[in-house]
Amino acid sequence: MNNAEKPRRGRERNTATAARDEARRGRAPARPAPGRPAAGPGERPFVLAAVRIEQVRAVLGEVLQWEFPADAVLSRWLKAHPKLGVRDRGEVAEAVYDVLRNLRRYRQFAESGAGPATRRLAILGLAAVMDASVLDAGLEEHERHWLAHVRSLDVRGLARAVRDSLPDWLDEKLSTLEDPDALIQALNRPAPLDLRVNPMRVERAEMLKQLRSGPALRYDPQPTPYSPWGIRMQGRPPVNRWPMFEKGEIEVQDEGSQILAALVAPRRSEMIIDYCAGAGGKTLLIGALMRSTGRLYAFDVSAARLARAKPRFARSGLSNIVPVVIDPDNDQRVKRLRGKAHRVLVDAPCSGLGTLRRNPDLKWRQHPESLAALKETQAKILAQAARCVAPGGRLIYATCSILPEENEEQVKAFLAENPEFTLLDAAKIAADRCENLTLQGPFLNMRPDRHGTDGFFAAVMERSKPEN
Ligand SMILES: C[S@@+](CC[C@H](N)C(=O)[O-])C[C@H]1O[C@@H](n2cnc3c(N)ncnc32)[C@H](O)[C@@H]1O
Repeated sequence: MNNAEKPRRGRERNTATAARDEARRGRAPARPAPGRPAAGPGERPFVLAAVRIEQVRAVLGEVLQWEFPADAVLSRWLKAHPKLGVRDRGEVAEAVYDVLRNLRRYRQFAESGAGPATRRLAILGLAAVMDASVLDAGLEEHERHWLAHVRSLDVRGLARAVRDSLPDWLDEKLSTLEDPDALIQALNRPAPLDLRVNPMRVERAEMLKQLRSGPALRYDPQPTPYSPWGIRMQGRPPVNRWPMFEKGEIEVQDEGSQILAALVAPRRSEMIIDYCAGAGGKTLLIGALMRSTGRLYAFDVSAARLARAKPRFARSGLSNIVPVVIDPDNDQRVKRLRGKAHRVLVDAPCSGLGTLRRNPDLKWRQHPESLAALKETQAKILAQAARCVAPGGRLIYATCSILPEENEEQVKAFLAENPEFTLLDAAKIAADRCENLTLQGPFLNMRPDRHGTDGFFAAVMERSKPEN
């Protein structure tokens, strides 16, 4: 499961009460909510926006150290503030993510003004998610003037890397792709939440009916355009507290990810390896498409990630999955499976730049050096995984990156060194299951501006059978 697929937790709680609790802990100037006793002598009045600015500033202070992924920092902070209500949590998270999306431009704006720059970043993030008049109440006079000035600026004249907030190296790389402006803008917009039904347990039409007849209706559940198993929801539904989630009938999974599993085109009773299974997002759909028959190895070098997959495997009811922690070099199990698998999926560790809608911090956490290291790892995993493919079997290489150097270029280099593999038309294979999906091929390239999914890449290669 990538970060994008993680449902966010939240607790129903009254906004003013939760914010007041925060204020009581000394995190912000406090005044009781309406209807409560007035502020005592020497106390500053409670203002929700003032509390919120300090909350967002505190989270940003940690996120912008870049030591940990933003979602990890945020979920830790939210856990440390269990009394915050759903709306409060949503506002803090959305403001932090808005700052990460627009960081370069906001930093330029924050250069003017007085006081700590992180506070001004927090104000800009909140200006994007809060009603202007509510936010205004939490601002100092000089901040009010500064924000009005920032709001009056015309950003159209700014260089794209500043306007759309990209590091220069990434702006340069993206400018070589088709329609870079449309792609960059789409990557900078928040994504909806995609669910996937477990085809072993329930039909999509039936699940849509259930969702539309309960409290989930407010998230406007709609079928995804390409994946036959997907349901798209608006907003941040608390999916992991729904009974259908607990019963293993639905999972959170971007539509692009669902299509990748379709590309594996697994069949009953086959032996399949998900070589980089992580928290099992794709394993689950592949296992269900095998109708829980055959054997599906879920490999990963990270025991922690595979451990996160286990409860998902248990919920799904699948009995054909065999999770295995492998050694990145010389693993004996991998050796024993040499030439045996009908399908091997390599969902390779990558820059994740196709998922910027959900993980905007990646554009600041990745850099050319990390990319170079990833490319080496990808080539190494591809070569190792390829050895497990049986003659006539298929190797599927996938990333959630949009950079050709992690994608097409890796595949071309692999094919040049491994002439026993030939490239199949991924677009055609995907269209077998996803009938509305018309792509050019032979590679599968999904983009947020064209398909409404995260950016995904995949290639399907077949190993030739020895001639008799
Ligand atoms: C993109 S993530 C996989 C996501 C997963 N397939 C899903 O759908 O949720 C890449 C995974 O590759 C794993 N990995 C890194 N190096 C590896 C290696 N040498 N062999 C196998 N897996 C590796 C990482 O631990 C990580 O879980």
